[in-house]
Amino acid sequence: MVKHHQHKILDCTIRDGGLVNDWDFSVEFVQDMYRGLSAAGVEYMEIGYKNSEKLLKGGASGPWRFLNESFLRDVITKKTDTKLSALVDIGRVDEKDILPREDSLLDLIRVACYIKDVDKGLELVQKFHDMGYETSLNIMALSHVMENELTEAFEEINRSPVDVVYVVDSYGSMQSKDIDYLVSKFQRLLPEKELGLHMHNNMQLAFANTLTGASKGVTFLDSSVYGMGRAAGNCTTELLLSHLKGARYDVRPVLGLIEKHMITMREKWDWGYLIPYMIVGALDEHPRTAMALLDSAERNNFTDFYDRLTSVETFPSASKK
Ligand SMILES: C[C@H](O)CC(=O)C(=O)O
Repeated sequence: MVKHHQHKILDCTIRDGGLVNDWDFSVEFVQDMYRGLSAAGVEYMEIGYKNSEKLLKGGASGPWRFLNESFLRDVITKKTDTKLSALVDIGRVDEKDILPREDSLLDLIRVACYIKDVDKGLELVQKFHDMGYETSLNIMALSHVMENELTEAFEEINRSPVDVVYVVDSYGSMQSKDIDYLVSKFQRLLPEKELGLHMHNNMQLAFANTLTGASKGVTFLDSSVYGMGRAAGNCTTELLLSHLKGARYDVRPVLGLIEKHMITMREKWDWGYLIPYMIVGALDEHPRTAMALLDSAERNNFTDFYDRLTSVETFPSASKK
């Protein structure tokens, strides 16, 4: 039985969903999202990435990829009890773009990194902490991390001021027993830190895995509305709101958001349970090959895709996202 009172839902539709549509969200949609999540009682909304346009090559992206404070103030004219967060990547953020918290609409800055870059991630955490922000460290691709790498990282994390440390299933390959094991390990070795979970839904397990962590006392639960997130997407916000209901949460405003905006979005953009994403999840691989397949004329050639991924030959094209 999940205890309800201690959880915080962090909705990352705009940030993770932006990886599906190059952050092509209208201002009206993002405003409705903030109003809807606030009415639903969601504690945090991740409104995008705060990476630097100068440091990132690539095509045109919507403004939610390179959040700018003055633009943000035009969008969010009235702050509610729902706090705002932004994600930054190592090497892609210009610290000069970050204002002190008292001058910002953001409350939480989350730093995403791979295990080899935990030291660099923690340097950023220290800076954002000193500027007054709540902070998290999101260690990506944990299913590929070795025990000894984690143990070394924990020593550094314990010395840092980071508030929340995330278990991130970037490849959507984890099962409940993996979450059970990792959460116990994080709790044992990071006793002073709050924990978070960010799950992907390749194996249709994102919700179940999130509940496994929640039942063990993980506080921060990531989700996205209608599951909109990279590739197979995330644990859905509407399921969490329904399951963790009680006085605080109301799923109805989120159903309204889906009805008004997201049925047509789902017809336009691919995310969620699609067979190529299931295959890469089952094989514990990055979704980039499945994303490339779905962008091609061979999008439904599942057996050929599976054969190529499981043969000794290397899979050819891979667009990085
Ligand atoms: C830091 C985020 O949790 C990154 C992400 O979405 C991932 O799956 O990795």
